[in-house]
Amino acid sequence: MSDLITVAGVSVDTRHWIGGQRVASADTFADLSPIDGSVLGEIARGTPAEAGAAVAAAKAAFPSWAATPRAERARILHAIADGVEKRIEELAIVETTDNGALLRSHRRGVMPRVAHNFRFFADWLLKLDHEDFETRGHTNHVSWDPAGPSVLITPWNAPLMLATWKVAPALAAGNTVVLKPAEWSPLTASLLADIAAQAGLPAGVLNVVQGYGAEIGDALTSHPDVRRISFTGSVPTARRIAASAAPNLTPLSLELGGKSPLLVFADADLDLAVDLAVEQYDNAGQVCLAATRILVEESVAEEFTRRFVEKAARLKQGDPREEATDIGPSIHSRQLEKIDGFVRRAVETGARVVIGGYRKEGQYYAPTLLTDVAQASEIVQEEVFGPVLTLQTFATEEEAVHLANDTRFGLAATLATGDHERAERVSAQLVAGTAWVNCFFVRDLQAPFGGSRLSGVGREGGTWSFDFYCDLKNTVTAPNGWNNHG
Ligand SMILES: NC(=O)C1=CN([C@@H]2O[C@H](COP(=O)(O)OP(=O)(O)OC[C@H]3O[C@@H](n4cnc5c(N)ncnc54)[C@H](O)[C@@H]3O)[C@@H](O)[C@H]2O)C=CC1
Ligand SMILES: O=C(O)/C=C/C=C(\O)C(=O)O
Repeated sequence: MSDLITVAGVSVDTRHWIGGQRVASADTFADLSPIDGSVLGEIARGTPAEAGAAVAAAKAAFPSWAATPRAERARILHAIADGVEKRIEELAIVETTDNGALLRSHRRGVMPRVAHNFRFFADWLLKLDHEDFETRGHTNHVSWDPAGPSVLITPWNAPLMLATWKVAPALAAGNTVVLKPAEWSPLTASLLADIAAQAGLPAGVLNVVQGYGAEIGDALTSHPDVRRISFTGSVPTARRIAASAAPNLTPLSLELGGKSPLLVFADADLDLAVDLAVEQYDNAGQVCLAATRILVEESVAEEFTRRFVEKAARLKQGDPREEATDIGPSIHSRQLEKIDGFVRRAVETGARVVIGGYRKEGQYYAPTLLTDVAQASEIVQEEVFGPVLTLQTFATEEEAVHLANDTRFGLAATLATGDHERAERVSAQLVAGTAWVNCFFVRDLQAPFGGSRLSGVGREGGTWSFDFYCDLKNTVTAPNGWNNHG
C-alpha cells in the first residue's frame, strides 16, 4: 500500500511526522469523505509507542527551539504562513473533501485565517513584554519562558484552522509540539507538516501523530514529559484528558462545546435577527460557537418565525465543492445518526417541527427548526452539533436572561436589540466567553477565546495564549546587582 494518496489532485502523506521523518504504522484506518462516503485513503493508525516516540522527539528538540531567538522563531512562523498562502487552493480542496465544509469558505475565509494564525502569533511574540518594576530599589523582570513539549488535540469541524490556532502560539512561545488531529479529518495536518518542514522548522519541533484518540490519547496526555495540553472537542473526552493529565498536574486548556443562545428582543431589526439565526446553520451546524437556541420576545415571535422560514427555505444544501452551496454534509454517518436521534427524541417528547427534521439522501441532514421545546429537555440542554435549532419565546428581559443562562454551557451568546442600554445590561448578565451584539462570529485573535462552565477551562488568543504556553518567571535583582537582604 502506498504511503502517499492523491486527494482531489493533491498528494498527501498518510504517515505520522515524527522527528522530521515520515513514520508508518503497522496498522491503518480508512479516511472517508463525507461528500460521498468514498474512502480517501488508509491512514497510519498510531500506537501508544508511536505517540511516545513523538513526545520523545518533541522533548529532544525543545532545548534548541526554546533557545532560538524570538526574531528567528517569528521569521520561521512567517515562512510557514507564506507556505500556507502558496497552497491555499490545495489545502482548501483537501479539507473540503475530508470534512465536508464549504470549499468557498475554505478558500476565502478559513485557509487565509490559517496563514494569519501564524503571522499573528509571530508578531505578537515580538511585542510580548511586561514592564519592569521596582520593589524597594529591586528590579522585577518578568520573562515568558517556553514551557516544554505541548500536546495539541484537535477536532474535525475546522481541522486546520483550529489546529493552527494552537500550533502557532505554542511554536511562537518556544514550545515543541505533538499535534493529534481528529481521525475523521486527518489530512491537512499532514500537509502542514510538509509546509512547516519546507519553511525551515527544525526536525522534532512539530510532530504529527495520526490515529484514534481512544487508542493513543492516554499515551500523550499522561506522559510526564508533556508540559502543556490544549484540547478542542467534546466534554466527555475533556474529562478523560483531565483525568489522564492529573497525576502529572499537566496544565490544560480546554475549548469545549456550547449550547449558545440568540436573544431576539422586540426592538431588534428583525431582518438582521433572522440573518443571524439562519447563519447558525453554517458548517452544517458543526460549530462550537453556534447559537442553537433562539429565544424570541413573544410579541415578535410569529413574524420572526415567518421570516426565518422564508429565508431558510432559500438555503441550498448539497455538494460543498459547489459555489452555490450553503450547507454541506455532516462529517460522518455516526454524527448523522446522533443528530437524527436528538431530533426524534425531541419530537417524541412534544417538540414541533417547524422546518426540516429528517435525513436526506447521503450524509445530509435537513436544516431543522424545532419549537414547543421544554427548557429542561435534552434538545435544549445538549449540544447536537448538526443543523438543528430550537425556538423558545420569552415575555420579559429577566426571563430572556434566565433562559439564556440556564444550561451547563457558557461559550457564547448573541443578542439582537435596537436598545444600546439593554445590550449592555443583558450582555453583562450572560454567562459566556464571547457575547456578540447585533453581529455574530466577528473574531479577532487579540481577544480572549474560551468558555465558562462545561464550555471549557482557560482562554487562548493574544497574550492569553502566551500565558498558557509559557512558564512566566519573575527575576528580582538587587540594587547594583547585590542582594542587600532588603
Ligand atoms: N469544537 C467543538 O466544540 C467540538 C465539539 N464536539 C462535540 O463532541 C461530539 C462528539 O465528537 P467527537 O469527534 O467524538 O469528539 P471528541 O472530543 O471525541 O474528539 C475530538 C478529538 O479528541 C480526540 N480524542 C478522543 N478520545 C480521546 C482520548 N481519550 N484522549 C485524547 N484525545 C482523544 C479525537 O481523536 C479528536 O482528535 C460532537 O457531536 C460535538 O457535540 C466535537 C468536535 C469539536
Ligand atoms: O473560527 C473561530 O474563531 C472559532 C471556531 C471555533 C469552533 O468552530 C469550534 O471550536 O468548534
